[in-house]
Amino acid sequence: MACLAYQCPDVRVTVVDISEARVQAWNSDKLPLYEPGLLDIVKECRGKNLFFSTDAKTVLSQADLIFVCVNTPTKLQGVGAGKAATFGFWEAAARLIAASCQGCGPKIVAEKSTVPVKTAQAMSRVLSGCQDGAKTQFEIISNPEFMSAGTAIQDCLKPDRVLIGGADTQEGHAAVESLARLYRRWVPAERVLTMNLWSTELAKMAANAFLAQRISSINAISALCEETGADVQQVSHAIGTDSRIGPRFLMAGCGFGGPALQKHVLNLVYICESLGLPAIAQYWQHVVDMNDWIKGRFVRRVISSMFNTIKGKRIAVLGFAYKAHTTDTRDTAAIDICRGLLLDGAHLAVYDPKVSPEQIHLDMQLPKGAMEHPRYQQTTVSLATVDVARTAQEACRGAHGVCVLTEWPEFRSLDFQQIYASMMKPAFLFDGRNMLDHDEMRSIGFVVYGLGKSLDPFITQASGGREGRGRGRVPTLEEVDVAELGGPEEAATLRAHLVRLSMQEEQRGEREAARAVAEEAWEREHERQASGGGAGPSGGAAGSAEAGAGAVAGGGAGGNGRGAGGEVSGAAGEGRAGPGGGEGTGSQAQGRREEG
Ligand SMILES: NC(=O)C1=CN([C@@H]2O[C@H](COP(=O)(O)OP(=O)(O)OC[C@H]3O[C@@H](n4cnc5c(N)ncnc54)[C@H](O)[C@@H]3O)[C@@H](O)[C@H]2O)C=CC1
Ligand SMILES: O=C(O)[C@H]1O[C@H](OP(=O)(O)OP(=O)(O)OC[C@H]2O[C@@H](n3ccc(=O)[nH]c3=O)[C@H](O)[C@@H]2O)[C@H](O)[C@@H](O)[C@@H]1O
Repeated sequence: MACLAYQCPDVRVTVVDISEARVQAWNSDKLPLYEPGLLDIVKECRGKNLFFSTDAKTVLSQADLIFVCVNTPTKLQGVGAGKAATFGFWEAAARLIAASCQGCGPKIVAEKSTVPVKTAQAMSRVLSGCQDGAKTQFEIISNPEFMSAGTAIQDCLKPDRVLIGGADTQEGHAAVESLARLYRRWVPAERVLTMNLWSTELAKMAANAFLAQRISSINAISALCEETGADVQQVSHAIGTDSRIGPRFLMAGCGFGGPALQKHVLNLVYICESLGLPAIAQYWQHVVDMNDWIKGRFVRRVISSMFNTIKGKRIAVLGFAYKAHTTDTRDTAAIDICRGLLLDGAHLAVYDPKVSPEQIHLDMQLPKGAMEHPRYQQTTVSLATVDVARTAQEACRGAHGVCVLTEWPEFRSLDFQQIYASMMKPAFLFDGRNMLDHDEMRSIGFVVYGLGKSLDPFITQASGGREGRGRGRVPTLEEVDVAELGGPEEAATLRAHLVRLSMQEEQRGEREAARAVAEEAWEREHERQASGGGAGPSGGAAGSAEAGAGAVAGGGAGGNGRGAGGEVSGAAGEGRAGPGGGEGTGSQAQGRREEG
């Protein structure tokens, strides 16, 4: 909405949110979320043609075009739990629009939120069904958003494409065209695509599913690389130079996260199940399963490399956000990986340049994926062994190993010499994003694990072989080739460590038990899948909506795209802390709060 206001100074854009705190933050210099460049744009337009308000009735009744950008989180219980989208916010938004616009002139309502195909139909029914006085004519169109966190401003100012879908009627075409005209002011005409409503709704979800599928595919190849000596970055480069495939979204990593990819693949799975397409549902489910597997594999690699026990060992975690340049931690791979390490008894020291300590503690406290994965709710971890550090150096001090989980650029310029010197030896480095110079790290003295790269001989030996063969065995003193350590001092440290280990024989049972719990947690889902478990299908795709609370985002785009100042309003939000928000657990409420 800020970019719309920025590009169309004659259009009045008002963002309506039911959260007073958020509106206050939007009206201050401390925005409720961190997004590079956003504060500048907001400051440029705020008070001129960009406003933030909680007065839904006034704003919505005056708007010509209303964007609905409320959160659409995954259902936590009931039919479709863990997969279907919750419609509480949506329905509440629709009801708010209907109530606020009673007896007004015709209005265009544009879906901006990512919604299951056929949602416009449900929206239309709510809007027309709950006005008891003079009826307002609403034309529903779909205009999904494709921006990514961290690059949102650029994505909005220079989008690959804009999609607008509408009903195949004269009114539908006119509504689509009025919004298209607005976009064409800054987006080249050939990039403004218009089509039917259902294609637009489905295209958004399918686009995210394809992105997730690419990542899972390259992650699957990364495991094969480790087993064969191929290098995943070279393979990905080779694949990406094929113009039919293209280079983007082929970065292997320790799992994709964020508020969108997994959620939308699971929404798709649910829709397919609901429509009686189990083979298609299974196909997409595998994309998420592979993502879970790759996170579990990373944890197992850490454990097996460190002599099959991390109990009581300090492990530094660099990066907690689901990607760089955001404070968002929703579904971040870091949560699952940290939980895996904690379940095996590690002591974690987490550092993220932008995510607050409160948020990290909240995320770790939540039963795993309570927001999006009810299936893991049984697993709990103790927070007593999670420290949040103020700097990367602090996190690494005294650590046995470092895991890089988010590709924050600042990690590249850390003083790894100093970090190495401050760590226990042998010092392990697990690069879950392949962002560091591994040769340089090895020359400093680290034992390095790069995802999808040839394994360090040290790691191969420590884990008793590659993952597929002999994983889970503690090496004997004789089996560890100390020459690989790079010097007699480190060899002596390792020797002492292994001697200590062998003296702790009585604790072996406890270690085994901890490992079994971890293994069980990571593999439970796969077993469930194999035995045909999972939420049963039911209901129609869009019809699976759940009633509840909601939010509206209104946006009246200026004068139906004819230029002179219309009014727009809009809200934004995703399943967290939505005031009035049925299932948007408060636990994630702070997720994206940061200074702009
Ligand atoms: N954030 C992103 O990068 C993208 C988000 N989307 C989609 O946009 C939608 C919103 O996402 P976010 O902005 O991330 O969510 P968010 O959770 O950050 O913001 C949602 C806002 O809606 C407000 N809200 C809820 N019910 C309301 C009501 N009845 N009236 C007024 N306000 C209400 C909440 O208070 C909250 O501030 C989702 O469907 C998401 O999938 C799509 C593409 C990119
Ligand atoms: O619907 C949405 O909300 C948005 O979802 C994604 O955007 P986002 O989730 O913000 O971030 P991505 O850049 O897609 O990254 C998602 C995850 O995939 C991981 N990733 C990405 C790319 C890659 O090559 N490898 C990889 O592991 C990232 O680290 C991150 O954890 C889509 O890219 C946007 O187009 C879409 O608008």
